[in-house]
Amino acid sequence: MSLLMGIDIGTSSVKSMVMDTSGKVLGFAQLEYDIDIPVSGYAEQNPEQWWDLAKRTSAQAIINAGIDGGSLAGIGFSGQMHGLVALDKEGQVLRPSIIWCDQRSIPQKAVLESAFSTEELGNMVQNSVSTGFLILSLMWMKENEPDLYSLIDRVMLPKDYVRYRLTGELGTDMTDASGTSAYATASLGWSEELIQSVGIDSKLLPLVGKPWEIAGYVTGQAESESCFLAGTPVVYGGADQAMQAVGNGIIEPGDLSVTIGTGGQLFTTIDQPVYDKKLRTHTYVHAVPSRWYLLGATMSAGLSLKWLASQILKSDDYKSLDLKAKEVPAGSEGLLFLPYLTGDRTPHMDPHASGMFIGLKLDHNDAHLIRAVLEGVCYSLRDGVEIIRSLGVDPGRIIISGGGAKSLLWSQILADILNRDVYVSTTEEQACVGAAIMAGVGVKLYETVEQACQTIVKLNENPVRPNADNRAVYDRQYAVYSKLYECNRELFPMLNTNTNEIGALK
Ligand SMILES: Nc1ncnc2c1ncn2[C@@H]1O[C@H](COP(=O)(O)OP(=O)(O)O)[C@@H](O)[C@H]1O
Ligand SMILES: O=C(CO)[C@@H](O)[C@H](O)COP(=O)(O)O
Repeated sequence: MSLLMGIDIGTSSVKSMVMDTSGKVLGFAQLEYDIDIPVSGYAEQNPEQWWDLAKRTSAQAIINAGIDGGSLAGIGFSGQMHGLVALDKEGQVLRPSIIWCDQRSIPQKAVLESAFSTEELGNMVQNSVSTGFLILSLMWMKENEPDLYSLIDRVMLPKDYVRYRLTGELGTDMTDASGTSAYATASLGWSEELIQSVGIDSKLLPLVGKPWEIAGYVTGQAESESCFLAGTPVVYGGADQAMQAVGNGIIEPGDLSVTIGTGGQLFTTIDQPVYDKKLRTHTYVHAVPSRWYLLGATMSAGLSLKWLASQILKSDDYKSLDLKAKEVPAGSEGLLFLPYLTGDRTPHMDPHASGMFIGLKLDHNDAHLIRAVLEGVCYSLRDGVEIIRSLGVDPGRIIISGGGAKSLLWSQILADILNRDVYVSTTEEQACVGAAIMAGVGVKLYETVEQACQTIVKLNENPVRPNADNRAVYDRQYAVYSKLYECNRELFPMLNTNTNEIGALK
């Protein structure tokens, strides 16, 4: 049978999906995990746990599909972006992965930003340098863990490690390479200039393949540990944002994908590597030839709700949180939330920024807090939409996905705050679908990514429409929200206890 497997190494969970070439999902499994925070401001995960959960979820997806590993024509990956996995020359992991929402590399960000102006960074890599991005985490290791750093043979991104365990082949792909801040996104190559300027040996960086290219084949060793058959082709796969977009059919300029996962992202395809000259959004390589994408990144989207639910309300029942939030009118009766729990990327690119509730009153209760979090995330996404528009890109349809899209209320709030129709794909778990499509193109079950998307992706043609009654209140609240960062910018670093010690105020 010509079946495909897509595996997504997310920040909150690993998901595996078995799909046929028409896009029908035959089996799916998901296992969750947490972010380790050994020191405030740090964010780490254990690559061995990704591998373990990839094996377990893929085995379960195969059982759910009622097939065996031999039915798989190919395997593809999607993965959380930006993080650092460092291996020694025996292929052993040297330390836990420093993932995308880690803020320890504030001093290294400052070093790079004093070496290069915004304009120079734009010319070299078309992007800002952000904490939690591979090159800064590597600089941090060099400075703070020199013994471990000296043992590094190769670095890679999170999903690449799981693919390495499956195939024994080292490498990354161009969609993920472009999210390291060390890759010249426009000209498609590692930026020797940037890498050498910070004293990193460019031999540590991996070879870069195309997302749909076969990177290797399942090894005998991997077969003995997993449900896969030795010899099954494995493609490089890509960054979760690119895979999610493919799964949503967003491969040509026009539509805007909004993901509310752990992070929140705006994604729109471009056919030239244009970038915001202030570097408030990212310009990365898409998983389609000669295409790039603009990305607006909210660091804590689903993560803000997860934080409120687990740390404050002691609940993990998102449905009942939704019901509660519905008790409160649009605008949360004056309560605003700034979702900068792990700093901010779009629009402020400031790792010192932190979260806030503002406007608290005696009559506010847990329902107000929940609704304010849902709204705050959407105001942050609106910030990104405004920048994308300012670059002359006028988004067509808006398509929502990610865990947050399971909440109709959250989709409605997004439609209201953007004042736009919001479409939902009829497919769920689009990042897995995108990864499976890459595998299908790699093993020639599809001619192109475009052909696969035409076959598979269908949108629900009944969008969530903005509620005109909420427009005025959301515009008013957004006007206040937009001022909160600037009014508090200088105060944030004084409150960050750990980033204070390791950061710019040191
Ligand atoms: N039913 C739901 N209602 C609202 N939000 C949800 C729901 N289910 C999940 N979420 C949100 O989605 C987030 C996980 O999104 P997901 O896209 O699965 O994560 P990942 O970042 O691992 O890809 C959770 O942190 C949570 O905030
Ligand atoms: O930081 C970004 C994009 O720039 C995120 O896309 C991460 O890659 C994590 O994504 P999720 O796990 O939230 O889907």
